[in-house]
Amino acid sequence: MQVEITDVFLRDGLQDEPVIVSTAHKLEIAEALVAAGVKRIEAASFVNPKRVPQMADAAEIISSLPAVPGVTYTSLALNGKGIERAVDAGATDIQVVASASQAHSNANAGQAIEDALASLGAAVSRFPQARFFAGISTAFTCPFEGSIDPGYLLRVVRAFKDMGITDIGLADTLGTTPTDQVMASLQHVRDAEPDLTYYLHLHNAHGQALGTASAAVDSGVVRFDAALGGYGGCPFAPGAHGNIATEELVRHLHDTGHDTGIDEDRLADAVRLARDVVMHSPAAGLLDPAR
Ligand SMILES: CC(C)(COP(=O)([O-])OP(=O)([O-])OC[C@H]1O[C@@H](n2cnc3c(N)ncnc32)[C@H](O)[C@@H]1OP(=O)([O-])[O-])[C@@H](O)C(=O)NCCC(=O)NCCSC(=O)C[C@@](C)(O)CC(=O)[O-]
Repeated sequence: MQVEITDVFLRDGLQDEPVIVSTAHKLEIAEALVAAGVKRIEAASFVNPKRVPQMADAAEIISSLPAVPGVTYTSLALNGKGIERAVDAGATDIQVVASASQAHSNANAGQAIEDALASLGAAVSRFPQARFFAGISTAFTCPFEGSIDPGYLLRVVRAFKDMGITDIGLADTLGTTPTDQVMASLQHVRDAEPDLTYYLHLHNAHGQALGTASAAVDSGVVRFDAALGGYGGCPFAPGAHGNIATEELVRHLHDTGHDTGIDEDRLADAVRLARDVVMHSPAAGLLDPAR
């Protein structure tokens, strides 16, 4: 089966590292990903730079990325202002994100789920020229509320559907949700909204993300987020662990007979570059827990 991977190192991978990676280094990593055959790259998020200084250069990144046929660069936004900034910078593919848990929405987006969705919905309708897709944080487990009722998840799925969005990513923000629970919640929303396309964004606290990805592929999921080197984590979800590593997911998919279009050797070059850049970038001074 052909499986598509969105590498999210430049966004999710860097947002929780205590370093500021230069715009030039980010662009170099994007180039290395393209050279490896990665076709979707989440390059930046348009959030409040006072809260996430690692993403302060989002507009510069999006406007500087080289156009490559067949390659899509995606951006992330959590509110209407984020969408506006992304569109102004020239973003064409924007992931809008909301949480399935109220406590995580308050911590992450600074507002209740309903308010975050209203802000996103109003902006989505203003920019028909952009392609929107949606991510749902804490889709299965929340650091503050524990297990998420699939009914709550479905409400957020439907709110995005009402905005006209048909691609929905379900995120295991902490990376602790057992495979069976991920699959049960996925099935719940699929049964209720079978015409939407679902993808998974897996973190990997317990080493079970590859098993979950396998079960999901077997059930027909053909798109995953992953990050070079397994970096990543939401700074506003205490305990969030790194993403499933792109190189491990690609190897696993190839070993199990699937195709990703990604060259493992060239990908290893990108992983080395990412590690090097994280290790040698200046400290961000982000140790203030109140941010
Ligand atoms: C959501 C916001 C932006 C709301 O932002 P806010 O600060 O809560 O909003 P506000 O309306 O109270 O405004 C306060 C100030 O922020 C400004 N502001 C307001 N919005 C923006 C914006 N978009 N871009 C730039 N500036 C903005 C606004 O203009 C104002 O500026 P001031 O008047 O003080 O000078 C904020 O709370 C924030 O930046 N949160 C950080 C969230 C974040 O980046 N989380 C990590 C990404 S999501 C994630 O990792 C999960 C995911 C996707 O990977 C899946 C998973 O694993 O769960």
